Amino acid sequence: MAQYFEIKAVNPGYLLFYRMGDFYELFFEDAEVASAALGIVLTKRGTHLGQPIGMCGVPIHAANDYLNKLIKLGHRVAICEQMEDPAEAKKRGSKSVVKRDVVRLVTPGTLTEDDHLDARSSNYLAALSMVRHGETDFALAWADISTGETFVADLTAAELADEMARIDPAELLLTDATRALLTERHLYPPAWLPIATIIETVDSEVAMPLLRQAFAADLFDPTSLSRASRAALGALVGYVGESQKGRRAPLRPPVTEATGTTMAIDAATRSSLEILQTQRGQSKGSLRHAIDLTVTAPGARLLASRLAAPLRDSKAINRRLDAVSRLVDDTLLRARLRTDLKAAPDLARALSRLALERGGPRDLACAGEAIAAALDLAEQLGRQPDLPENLQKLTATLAAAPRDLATELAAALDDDLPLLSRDGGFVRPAYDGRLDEERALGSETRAVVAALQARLMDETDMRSLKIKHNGVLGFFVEVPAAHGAKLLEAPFRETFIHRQTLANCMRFTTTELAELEGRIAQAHGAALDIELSIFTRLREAVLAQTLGLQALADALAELDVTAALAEVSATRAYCRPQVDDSLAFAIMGGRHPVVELMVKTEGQSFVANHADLSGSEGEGGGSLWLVTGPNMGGKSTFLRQNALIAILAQMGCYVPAESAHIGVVDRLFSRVGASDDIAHGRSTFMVEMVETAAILNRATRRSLVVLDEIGRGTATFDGLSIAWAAVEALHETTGCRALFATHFHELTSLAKTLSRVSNVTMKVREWEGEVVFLHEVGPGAADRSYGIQVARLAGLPDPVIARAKQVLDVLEQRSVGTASSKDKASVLDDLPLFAHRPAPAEKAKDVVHEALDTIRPDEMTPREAIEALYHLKKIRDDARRN
Ligand SMILES: Nc1ncnc2c1ncn2[C@@H]1O[C@H](COP(=O)(O)OP(=O)(O)OP(=O)(O)O)[C@@H](O)[C@H]1O
Repeated sequence: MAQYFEIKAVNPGYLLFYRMGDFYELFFEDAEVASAALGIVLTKRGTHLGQPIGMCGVPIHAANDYLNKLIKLGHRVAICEQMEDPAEAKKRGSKSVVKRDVVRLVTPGTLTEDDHLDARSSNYLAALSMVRHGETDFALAWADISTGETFVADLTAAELADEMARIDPAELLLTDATRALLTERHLYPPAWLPIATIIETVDSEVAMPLLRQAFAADLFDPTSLSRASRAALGALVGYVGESQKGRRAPLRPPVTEATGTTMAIDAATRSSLEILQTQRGQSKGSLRHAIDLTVTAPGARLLASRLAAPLRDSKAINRRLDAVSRLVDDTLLRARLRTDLKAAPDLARALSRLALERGGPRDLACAGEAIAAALDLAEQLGRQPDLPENLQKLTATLAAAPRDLATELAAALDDDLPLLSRDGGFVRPAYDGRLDEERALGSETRAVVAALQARLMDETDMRSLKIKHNGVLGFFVEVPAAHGAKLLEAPFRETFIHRQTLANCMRFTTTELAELEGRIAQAHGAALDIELSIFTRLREAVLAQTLGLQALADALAELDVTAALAEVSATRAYCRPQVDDSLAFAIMGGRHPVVELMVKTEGQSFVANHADLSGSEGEGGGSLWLVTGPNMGGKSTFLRQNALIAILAQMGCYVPAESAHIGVVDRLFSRVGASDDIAHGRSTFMVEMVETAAILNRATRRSLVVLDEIGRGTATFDGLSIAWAAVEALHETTGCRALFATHFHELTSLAKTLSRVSNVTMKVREWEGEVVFLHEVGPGAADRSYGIQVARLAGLPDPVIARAKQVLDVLEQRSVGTASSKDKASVLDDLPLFAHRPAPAEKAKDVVHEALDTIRPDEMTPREAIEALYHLKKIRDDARRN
């Protein structure tokens, strides 16, 4: 156990997968944790300090699945391999221990295998640094080591949370000091807890040699970065190097992200707009799910990162729109490109695996296929006249794909490829003369075995004699038990050497068979050696072109995204938005990209609505629309659709509208409903106020603000006053473009005093006492709330509805002109009592219990668990509210 303790001591915080023969074994506490997490048997083996040692194991062939499960549950694993053949160790003495060492640390941010990764999502590892010199500067570095993409950005404390929400890393490295400071300043959100890995140092001086080693000097100069950025990047590179134990991850020269190039969208806005996932954490129902028509996994990853970071530079946005527009107009070209793109595999991830010595023959083939696809696509595009700038650049990158390498790979690799190079069988016949010779020898010996079997049959006069092979005995002669005795006697016993007696048969070997065995093994070994050397040569040839191939992978992903956005735009009647640097926001006939699809599947049509929040510097900024209307009338949908249209336009996509003119939005804020923040002990109202404060403090004239029912979480007059003051501040101080939905009808009088405030309402019609939602936005303010009608639709028991109507009638009739609560109280005192007891209400569905039934605590990661808790609380709150 001494070796185990030594290795365990240098890898604290990791479950140690300790290789013993065909198993990875876990001991002590690790065994208890893993057996509980994986549902495998916990056994005992020997004792330590008088106590039995707990042990559990996973077989090598299934280790990946178990590893995957552990990582998903938030554990970190150190893989410890045998570094020599046990036979070698025996040579040093019968008691000597096989050499072992940790070859890799597996953590959520350092995954490279396909089985562990979602093909259509990036998997970022991020490192945060903090430098103090009077001010506190922060920097964030992040990389996806499965593709090599690397980024770094200098940030202020206030920008940190937004940037983290955009990147959404699987793991965040930071020091304890940084964590403590951020916690103290309330800048450490609960979402970071499950992904944080505390590291000892993040230091710009320590970083320098690491950075020089990781990136080629001609491609990247670390001194060009700030101290904070160097420190963050150094910590990242150091952690990646440590986790890969000497193998060099193919990190690309870091892209320095200047803040201010992308639309700032904070975590609450991302969540409320359901950009990449719904508030319940699902992909279905999100904006990304609705518009992702990419045909490759790298395309899907790029689409997600573009959606997460719409641009601010109108020129860059229009260049993207030009490219999309070209493919919208040319249906045939778009269809052809999309068909060819389907043949392009995930090159970036294959390259990363090859560089980390985890790649196999299929990864090599992947490089060849990607090159071939790129050349086909370049040819298609090359024939087109008047390509816009972005498509021209893509075509040039695709056309530069190394054709020779693809030809070589296609010639060398067989059609049907094994996953691993280990056992050979992947080089195409006729590629290498020597390999063909060794293989022929192998198959010839099979013929020799057949001939030998025939001869031995004749010599022994036994028709049932067979030559067989198994892993234990190698080649052997097998005869039925009844004939075995004959071979044990003269003259046969000279030739046949007894090896085994089973119930039905006896097994023998002969000198000739042993020699033959040697020859076959030799031929197989020689063939395997040749195949492995071919693999190494091809791998080096591919890796020598890493930079060019990574650029090729980028170009393929970008073409996929461009064609996919064109497909969405063309098939769903989206229009090209006019994007410029004005303060316009005029959406004619706008639709919600996700709700529209949902409504359509239900066989209904979506009602398009206009929104015009345009303004100008001269007028004091953009306009603010106050949206009133009943619950279920479509307010939230209208609000969100305009925010989503801004995102789509600025990521370079057409938008669901008849026409759209958008002056670039620098920050987008959306608060549609708020939830409690249990981790910080803040109530719904407190969260709402903190978020409103963030908007009022951070929104600029260029921002787009979408607010739904601010102030609803408190007493009516308090809520109304806060909402009133917020509208005034947005109009007078910020001057941003804003949509403000409210149930406080009193607010609508602001339109009389504030020049850029307009009232709109969601239209409804009453028909035979029922309310019909038209989902149409029209000028004016709602005259009433239709709350009781909506309550009836929601299934409130009839007696309660009837009683509510009575109360409302009395209140409406008698309270005209009465403002004080004392008067209202006397009105209520006069209400007639129920003439009869209300019918017992149907037992209400207990939604919280139902949701609890669907939860499987043992299958959840800590992160999923905290999300589930939030979800439960939300259901409970919703249920109380309704
Ligand atoms: N423009 C539209 N066309 C067709 N259906 C719509 C439209 N807008 C909304 N709907 C439908 O109405 C439902 C309710 O809309 P929404 O949630 O926006 O209402 P709301 O006024 O915000 O209600 P609440 O105040 O209760 O949140 C949507 O789920 C959708 O099915």
